Amino acid sequence: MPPGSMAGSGAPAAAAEPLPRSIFKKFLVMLCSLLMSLYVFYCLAERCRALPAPVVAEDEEEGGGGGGYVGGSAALDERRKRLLQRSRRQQQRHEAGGGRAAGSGGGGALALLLGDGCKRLPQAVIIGVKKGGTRALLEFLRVHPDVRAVGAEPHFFDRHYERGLAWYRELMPRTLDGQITMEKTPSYFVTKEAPARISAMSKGTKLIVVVRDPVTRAISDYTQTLSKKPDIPTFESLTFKNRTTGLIDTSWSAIQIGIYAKHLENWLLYFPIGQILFVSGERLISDPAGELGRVQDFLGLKRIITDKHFYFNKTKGFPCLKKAEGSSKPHCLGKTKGRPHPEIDQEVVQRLRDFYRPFNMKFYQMTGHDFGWD
Ligand SMILES: Nc1ncnc2c1ncn2[C@@H]1O[C@H](COP(=O)(O)OS(=O)(=O)O)[C@@H](OP(=O)(O)O)[C@H]1O
Repeated sequence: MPPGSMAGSGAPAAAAEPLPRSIFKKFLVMLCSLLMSLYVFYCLAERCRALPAPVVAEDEEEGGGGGGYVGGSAALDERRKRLLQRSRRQQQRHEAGGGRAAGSGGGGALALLLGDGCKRLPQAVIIGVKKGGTRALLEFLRVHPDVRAVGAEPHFFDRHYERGLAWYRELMPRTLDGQITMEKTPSYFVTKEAPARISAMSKGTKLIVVVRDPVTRAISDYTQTLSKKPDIPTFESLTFKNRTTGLIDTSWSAIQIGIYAKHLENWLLYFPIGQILFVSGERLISDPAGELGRVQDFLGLKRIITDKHFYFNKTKGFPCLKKAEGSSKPHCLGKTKGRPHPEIDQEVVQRLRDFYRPFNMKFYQMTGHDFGWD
């Protein structure tokens, strides 16, 4: 019995009284903080809650490879499941001390509490070029745990701008803190209004352009149109305004898109050149891991996608993924990617090479990169 205690003074009940009261106080404090935390989580979740209604986005062809975004509840559940699985994997990696805390950085538990992250406007956009290899780049990038991308092409900055940013954001996949939201729409590169519009969304948006020899690109473009409309005139006849004079028809979009220097000038009015990464479409085929290394650096991502992720599929004649995002199976792009081109008259090909040469030179100069097309 400690000296000075009240024992024997006829007040034992009073001595015992403060104990339950302090427990009660502690309980009250704990309850309050629990309620406060729940409120904070609720607010955060509310912040991410879906904005106006949605949406079926478009893609280049045949579903585009990579799951077009269709806002059904089954699809949503599937995405949630995948995101949470990924979040748990990231958490495990983080706990094992393996490199940078991927995206959620110890946020797996938070992600679980929050449901599944937020829909955010893209921080990086693949803006072009049509038939450059944009689908391959996006599919490869999606392997990275810190990249989440819309499967379909949203065409927001060219066709659907009047629908507003809330509509656009609703198309995006949910991301955890630290993950990058991306989309690809190759027609942005040649859309006059696109640079101002993307800059208005965020001046800091990182832009990626996959470029390919403009002559091969034009033939690839023509091959795509031919597959949909087999009755169109020959490539040779569409190339020229006047075959005898050899005057090239620059109003034909297949030709027009390849004048990269001209389109780039438009972008440089709104973005510094350092904010645009130029990916070689040719190297994306011959050395996908090398190009992906550059892209990951540009996006500030850890170099997770390496040689180990690719194999060369002899039947397809292209590099394919050993494991696609969210799957354990090998994955090549669909049959509309990497299809055979029709034979084109070599004289016409040479005439086109001569036509593009000065524009290519200008483009090399502007980007500080010789793509080796000439
Ligand atoms: N790994 C891999 N697999 C298949 N195809 C590949 C790959 N890497 C790049 N490419 C080239 O991508 C070309 C299609 O480019 P895009 O995806 O930008 O086309 S589109 O604008 O979205 O329609 C496509 O053009 P074509 O060969 O003319 O079909 C391919 O050459």
